[in-house]
Amino acid sequence: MPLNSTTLVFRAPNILGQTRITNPKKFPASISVETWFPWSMKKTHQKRCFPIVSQLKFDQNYPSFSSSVMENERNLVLTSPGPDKYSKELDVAVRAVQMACSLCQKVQESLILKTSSPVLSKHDNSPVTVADWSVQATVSWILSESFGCRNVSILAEEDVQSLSEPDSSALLASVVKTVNDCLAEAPHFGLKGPETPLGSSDVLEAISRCNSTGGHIGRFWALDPVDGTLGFVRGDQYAVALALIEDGEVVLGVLGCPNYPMKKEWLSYHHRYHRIISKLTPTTSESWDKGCVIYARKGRGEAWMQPLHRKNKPLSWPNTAIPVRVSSVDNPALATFCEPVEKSNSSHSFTAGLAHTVGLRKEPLRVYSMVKYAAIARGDAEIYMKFARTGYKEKIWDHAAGVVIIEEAGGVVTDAGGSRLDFSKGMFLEGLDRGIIACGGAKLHERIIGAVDASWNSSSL
Ligand SMILES: Nc1ncnc2c1ncn2[C@@H]1O[C@H](COP(=O)(O)O)[C@@H](OP(=O)(O)O)[C@H]1O
Repeated sequence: MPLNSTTLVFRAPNILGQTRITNPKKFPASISVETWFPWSMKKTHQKRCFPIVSQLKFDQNYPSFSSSVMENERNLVLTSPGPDKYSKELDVAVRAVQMACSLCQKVQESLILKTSSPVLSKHDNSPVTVADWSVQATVSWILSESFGCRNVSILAEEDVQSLSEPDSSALLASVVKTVNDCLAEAPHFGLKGPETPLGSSDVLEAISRCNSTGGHIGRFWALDPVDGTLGFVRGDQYAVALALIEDGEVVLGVLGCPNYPMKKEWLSYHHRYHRIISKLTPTTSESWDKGCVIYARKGRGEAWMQPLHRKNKPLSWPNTAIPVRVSSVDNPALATFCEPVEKSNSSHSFTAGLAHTVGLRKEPLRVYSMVKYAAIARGDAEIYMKFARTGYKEKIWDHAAGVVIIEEAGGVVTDAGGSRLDFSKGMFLEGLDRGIIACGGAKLHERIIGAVDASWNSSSL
């Protein structure tokens, strides 16, 4: 269907309800969108005008992008409304996450080739690598430089304890080198790097500065430098997650997914297959063949995706971004649900029972890390379920960025009791009812929430 003023088709599926164009004739170069949020069970009319970019322009900008996400959504591409609140924060956060992804790719490659970077164990036996500390130091340094040390408060996963021990000098040296190598690339990402390389004490300080305790008042960043470290060390999926939380609400989220494949079907392929394919098809500048950064600001009703930045040209912002939307599939038989790879992180038997009750027919898509949130936001899967063992306390940095991105892409995220996740109580998601459920649409979400109690009573979780 050609795109002109009389045949406009706006296909923004499911922004937590219905979206429709009002008065298309009134705005020849833009459209007004009215959205009903069933969320609050009342009609909240959000009227926004979006300038329209033609299909032709999109194709010129992204000739190599053929993800199914966009194949269904390419009738109309919306550009972001002008700058507003949190635009500087978003700009810096996306650039910082792009840099972090580049850092992680190098460390992951060295892990796979076994050229360096040992995998260590934390006190809870979870793995940690040079990448975790290096990303935390890099992002902390960039945020502090961009907004001023005193204005930046960060709550992040890693501490400096094991790095500061007397026998950790080689590890610390490796982190310092990785951070400096990364910061030396800052100008390629449109950021200023340090005038002289950071010393060990600067790096340790940048990591330990991330000691915010969060809470319901004021503003802080939540950072998971490498989410899904197990996937990372296995050469598989992982994510860099950065969110800004203000007065207990997530106002901005950025998710870097360096191994997210171009075709959604490839998400379920073994990571060794991806490596063979990427060797056969060398990456070109800013191609979309693998890896993306997805981001959203609260209340905008839109989420965006950029390809991973390659260093041979400066990061152009925000022109390389395209919008992402959740899937419009609401038939359980056609829906794909994702869950953690590790049974110890989420009960596969419980989700299997739930899936059966709800009528989900497809095999679960097991993916490491917050890439699962990205998959829902991109419309590559419809449902994400996580049911951790009783007693496990979910950390806010494992969810904040993903939640705001899914919500703004038109989806819904709650705990298993149907309540919104509470990011205002410190580092943990306090009061979480059993598990986490994220869906592309409200209808699927309601069905799953409705089935949880029955499944719960008949399970031994
Ligand atoms: N026993 C457990 N139950 C549930 N989640 C756990 C867990 N142990 C660790 N996790 C969290 O699950 C994340 C990995 O997610 P997934 O299982 O979806 O790949 C880990 O992130 P890190 O790797 O950043 O520590 C960690 O935060």
